[in-house]
Amino acid sequence: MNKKSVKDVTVKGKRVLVRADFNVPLDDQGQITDDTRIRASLPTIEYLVKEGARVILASHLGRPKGQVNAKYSLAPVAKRLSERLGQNVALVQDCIGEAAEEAVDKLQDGQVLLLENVRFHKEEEKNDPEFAREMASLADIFVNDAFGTAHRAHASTEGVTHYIPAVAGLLMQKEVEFMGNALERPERPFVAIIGGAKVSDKIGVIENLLDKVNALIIGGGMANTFLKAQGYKVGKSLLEEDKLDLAKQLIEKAKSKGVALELPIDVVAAKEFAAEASHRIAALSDIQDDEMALDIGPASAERFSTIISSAQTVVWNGPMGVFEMDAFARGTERVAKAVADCQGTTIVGGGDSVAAVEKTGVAERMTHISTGGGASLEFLEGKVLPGVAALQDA
Ligand SMILES: Nc1ncnc2c1ncn2[C@@H]1O[C@H](COP(=O)(O)OP(=O)(O)O)[C@@H](O)[C@H]1O
Ligand SMILES: O=C(OP(=O)(O)O)[C@H](O)COP(=O)(O)O
Repeated sequence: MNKKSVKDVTVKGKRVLVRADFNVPLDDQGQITDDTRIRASLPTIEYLVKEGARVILASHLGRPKGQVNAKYSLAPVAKRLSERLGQNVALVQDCIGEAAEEAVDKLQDGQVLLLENVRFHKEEEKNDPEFAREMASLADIFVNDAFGTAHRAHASTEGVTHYIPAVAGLLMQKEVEFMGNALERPERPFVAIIGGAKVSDKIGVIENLLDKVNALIIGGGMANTFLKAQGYKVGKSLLEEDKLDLAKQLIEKAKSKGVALELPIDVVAAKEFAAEASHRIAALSDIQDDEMALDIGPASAERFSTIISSAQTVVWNGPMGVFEMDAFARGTERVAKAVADCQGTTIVGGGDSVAAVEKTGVAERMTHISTGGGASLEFLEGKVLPGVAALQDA
């Protein structure tokens, strides 16, 4: 990574503002249902504690739209952090102002506190300079470890970097290095697997990847638009009519670049979009007008698995079917297992793909699972992430 990291600066006795992404899912009772993002932030926090820094954590949670709202309090996160770190992490009622200043003044070397949700202020998402300056004034150094929010130019991700030295945290560094190396210096064959619902969501990703990969596997709902573009009938399947020409162009671009564009060769078809819907395996030429393709078929899953098994680098974003329903989860599961079995570097990004990998029980066997959905997508599109760009160059 061409940015300074937390290990490149002296932090002992310093007040260090760490922007983490503690935007974790909560249930109706306010209980954390998945603390992956909290666990992923521990290496940076533990490093700072060990080095004797005074650690001030900041994050958003949900989208409270600039209003204080108890539903989006970081209190459950403070509790979970205290348990995971084995030391008390006090929650400060506001991320700027007197309460925050007093709490920071009392902070001893090696202690950690958490500021309340930065999105309780509307200035956060507006990247308001005065608000950013106030937050930055709490600290001597800024560490951005919030990869999941690095695609947002907000006050706590970008604004604060204008006032105090800003470096990358260890999670940020790991995310950017894994994905950056995969895209810029991949071991080959380099295979990308793109799935999910809509072509329109991932056009940028497909276009960027076509310049880099040896094979591009397309599954999920978005494959239908490509199949239709090739002349197949896709019945009632999810389809983006207005993207048919684009799909044709992408197929041509793949050809001219010598990239193997792999589409499903069979599907699991049903008449209803429902968990209990009766379903059957259908050849591409046999999808009926009243049917919809809700998963890739077994022959596709095997073909995709064979391609994945010979890869040295795999990047995966988006499920192969409606994996939330068991009847249409087989294709995604088979691909997840193939990626897990692959001997090369394997990287999974995107909320639903990560959920699918967890559900299949193979998460531990991936080289890297990104903590960022939108952020990893923008990274794959080749966009510059403002939260990264703003950090000091190495
Ligand atoms: N054939 C299909 N028809 C309709 N929806 C699909 C199909 N295949 C996958 N999906 C849906 O796509 C959604 C995930 O897409 P997306 O948000 O792009 O993935 P990710 O979060 O991994 O980036 C899932 O909810 C899944 O049910
Ligand atoms: O969860 C997040 O995004 P993600 O679901 O795309 O990974 C980040 O915390 C960013 O949140 P936001 O999309 O409300 O800015």
